[in-house]
Amino acid sequence: MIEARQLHKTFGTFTAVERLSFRVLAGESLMLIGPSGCGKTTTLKMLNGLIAPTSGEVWIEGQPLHGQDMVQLRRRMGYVIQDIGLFPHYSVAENVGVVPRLLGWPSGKIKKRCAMLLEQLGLPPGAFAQKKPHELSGGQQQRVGIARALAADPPIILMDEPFGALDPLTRQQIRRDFRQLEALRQKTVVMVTHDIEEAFEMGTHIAVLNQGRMADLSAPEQLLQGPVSDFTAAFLEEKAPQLEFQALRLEQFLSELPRSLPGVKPEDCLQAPASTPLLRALHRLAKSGRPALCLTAHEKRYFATADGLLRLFQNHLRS
Ligand SMILES: Nc1ncnc2c1ncn2[C@@H]1O[C@H](COP(=O)(O)OP(=O)(O)OP(=O)(O)O)[C@@H](O)[C@H]1O
Repeated sequence: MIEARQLHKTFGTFTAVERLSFRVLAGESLMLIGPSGCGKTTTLKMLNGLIAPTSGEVWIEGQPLHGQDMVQLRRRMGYVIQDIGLFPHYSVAENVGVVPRLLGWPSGKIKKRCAMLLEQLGLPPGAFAQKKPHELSGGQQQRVGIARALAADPPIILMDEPFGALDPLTRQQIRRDFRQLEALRQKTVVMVTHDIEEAFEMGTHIAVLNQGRMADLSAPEQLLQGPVSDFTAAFLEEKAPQLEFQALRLEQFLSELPRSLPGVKPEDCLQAPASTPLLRALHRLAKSGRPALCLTAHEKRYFATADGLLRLFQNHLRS
């Protein structure tokens, strides 16, 4: 879907991006991470033609980006940036409809698409469609920005710190809504983020940039398990244990969980899906005051006490 071939960008004598090559296949989400100034935004802007590479090429859906008509390109790529850039005098609906209008969609179709996206993003159109951006909270404005990027149903979404301006709670909530968004399924995403946790939560692949060069590019689990460059190891070091724990899910440990517990009835337990992360399961169980949690997988019932979950962590660490 997207291919960067030896992308290179210099500003004067300074090299911001150095011979970067990568591919993003349809439906994948590539997260660009790395220290400030390593070339993430410059790379993203080269993917949508906002910055012309000094050398190298970008190919989109099998065609070179260079020389393509920008309106055609906008049809295929949605772009979300941190400071959103909503038009202040336009209503929410008008802001969301910008690209479809540019593409000449009939007004009835624009209205329908806009209402559907606002609804999915938790902004009921009856209450929000006619509001102006200044009447919205930061998180609501961000959602409108996302709706706008998705409006023309582009196969590719590029995002630069899309949740960067939000407080941690709102950020987490939007992220969760975002991942569950029906309109986003099947999209190919490239996203710049400072937040390593966010990258691991949202990415099918993670590219670590160091001074304009690719330090590593692989799936999140592989980055944690290594081998990786010394730079990536140092960059992830502080967060690695936490990321690793967050990646562990109950379903990975079914063979180690008891099928029954003496004196504990399933109805007294906290119910949890097998996909629950181990860390969250432990947290929820401790807060619930219940004796154990109970889950069903492959039509079998399993139990886990807080002690049992802790033991799973310990065993995992030892192994
Ligand atoms: N128009 C420009 N002219 C000169 N230098 C630039 C220009 N744009 C970016 N740079 C430089 O290129 C380097 C990469 O910038 P870029 O914005 O891509 O970094 P980044 O990884 O996105 O950083 P951050 O995480 O801080 O946003 C930086 O050193 C920056 O100062």
